[in-house]
Amino acid sequence: MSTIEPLPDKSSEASPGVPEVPADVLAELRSTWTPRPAPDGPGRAARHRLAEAARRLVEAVKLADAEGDADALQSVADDVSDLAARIAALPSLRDREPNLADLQLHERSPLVGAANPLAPPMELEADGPVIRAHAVFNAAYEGPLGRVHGGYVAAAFDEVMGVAQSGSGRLGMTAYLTVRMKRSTPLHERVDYEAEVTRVEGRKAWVTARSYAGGVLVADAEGLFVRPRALVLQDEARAAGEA
Ligand SMILES: CCCCCCCCCCCC(=O)SCCNC(=O)CCNC(=O)[C@H](O)C(C)(C)COP(=O)(O)OP(=O)(O)OC[C@H]1O[C@@H](n2cnc3c(N)ncnc32)[C@H](O)[C@@H]1OP(=O)(O)O
Repeated sequence: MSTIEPLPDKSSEASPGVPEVPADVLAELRSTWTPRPAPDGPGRAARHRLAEAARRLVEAVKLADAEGDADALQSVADDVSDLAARIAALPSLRDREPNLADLQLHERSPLVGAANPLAPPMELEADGPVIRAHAVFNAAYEGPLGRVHGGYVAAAFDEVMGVAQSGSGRLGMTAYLTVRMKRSTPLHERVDYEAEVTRVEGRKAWVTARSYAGGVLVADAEGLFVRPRALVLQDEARAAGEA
């Protein structure tokens, strides 16, 4: 059972300087991240299972003891090498155009992607203008002993804040991201995140976020997301066509 205290509910608080974005627009902008759909067929379900097995493999390799049985390590290295070759010989996404389901971030992202073994994976949830997320980082993410590497601390914020920028009514790219690591982020226990847009000016959206472990604030972040000029021109052309 989780010992995490519920995070404060801010979903009904309007922030000054942030436009009201209709719920259907928010849902559309967030659909590449959340909600995570059920696999659309047995192939995708098998791919998710493979990714989960690969996560366990990576953690087991990280923890394998160099002072243990060297012959056993050489033997499993041969097996894993054969396995990698078997997987590479299967039909590959390099060989066809990806479809919409392949392209979704909840499928392919290195933070939330069910099919990406690099992803813990984080779980995301939309709560009005606030994005909430949680993740458990295994031993593969270790930086300081027993603690999450700072680069992964920042990467997790980038993902959660990348979704939260939808609160501006459109999506952009991370222009800057500042993370204050107040305490180290623990491995092997649930870390909770919340993120929201605080200000919007034209194609720029400022987003803040916080992370908690055991209900205690461990880090917070501020970032600027900018919709690229080329996409703004496309938006304007589409809007002119619809007018
Ligand atoms: C898109 C769909 C995704 C949809 C999918 C989204 C996936 C999100 C995943 C998580 C997010 C990521 O990891 S995104 C990947 C990591 N980020 C990146 O690779 C971004 C690399 N940088 C860029 O591509 C570019 O620099 C942009 C897009 C950020 C801005 O380029 P631009 O469109 O030419 O805009 P530009 O004219 O330079 O600047 C516009 C305004 O923003 C300000 N500005 C620009 N950069 C900065 C900055 N670092 N710090 C302060 N301010 C800045 C300028 O001063 C200017 O203000 P003013 O003079 O108008 O006042």
